[in-house]
Amino acid sequence: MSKTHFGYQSVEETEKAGKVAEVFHSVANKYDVMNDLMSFGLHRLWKKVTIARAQVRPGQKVLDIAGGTGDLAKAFAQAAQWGINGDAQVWLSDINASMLRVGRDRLLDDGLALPCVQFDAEKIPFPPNYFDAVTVAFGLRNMTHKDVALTEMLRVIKPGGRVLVLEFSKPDEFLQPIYDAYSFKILPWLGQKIAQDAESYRYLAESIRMHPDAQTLKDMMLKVGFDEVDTHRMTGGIVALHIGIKY
Ligand SMILES: C[S@@+](CC[C@H](N)C(=O)[O-])C[C@H]1O[C@@H](n2cnc3c(N)ncnc32)[C@H](O)[C@@H]1O
Repeated sequence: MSKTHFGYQSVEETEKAGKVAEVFHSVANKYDVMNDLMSFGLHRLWKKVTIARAQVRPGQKVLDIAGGTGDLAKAFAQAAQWGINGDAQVWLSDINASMLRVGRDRLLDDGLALPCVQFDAEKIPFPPNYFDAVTVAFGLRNMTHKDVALTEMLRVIKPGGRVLVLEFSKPDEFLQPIYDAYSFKILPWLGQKIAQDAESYRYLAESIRMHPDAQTLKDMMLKVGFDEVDTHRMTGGIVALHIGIKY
């Protein structure tokens, strides 16, 4: 059997999705407050850049993968004029029912009854060439076979469409010591205080370290068949946005 990583642990490939699911079932209810606290609100800025670069226009079709509590889907509903323009479609999706439930309820509170669909990004239940834009924010690093998930995202965008991958990355050298201290000491402590779950936030820090750096991810996207990939490192490389284009 093939092995993969779950944070710093080596696990059977078949075990990883279940372990990731436990993390997100556990944190779903405190996910949004923890996101704001952990990133000092910066995740909102990183998502704003992603939303702007998605260039969604009225009437377009958009899929947010690993969409969790729905930040991106909500913004895309406005950009696509969902509910006003009859052609617009905005789908919130996630593999995890607890995250999707929190996302669906948040959207409903904002008056947005968007379609919410539960699936694994390694098997996207949509036909080829369907979406104008597909996004995945802070989700790719949790996937067992990243190349398979990226191939699926490429398959479902139209020619001329784009896949936007927002993910933690490798920060500049000078930030590394403070970033390490913050991730391995403060994050688990905050996780324990707010979500009564230090372990899930230790996994977060470890999974970030195991994720490919910006150049490696770009190479992976080109290898699975994207015709062009633009990379934007943000906040000293703490996160990177990759935009893959299909001609
Ligand atoms: C850190 S959250 C990100 C949520 C949201 N996109 C955001 O930026 O706030 C990661 C999400 O990825 C989802 N996920 C993990 N593995 C997945 C997979 N194989 N397919 C789809 N979603 C997955 C998790 O359930 C979780 O909701």
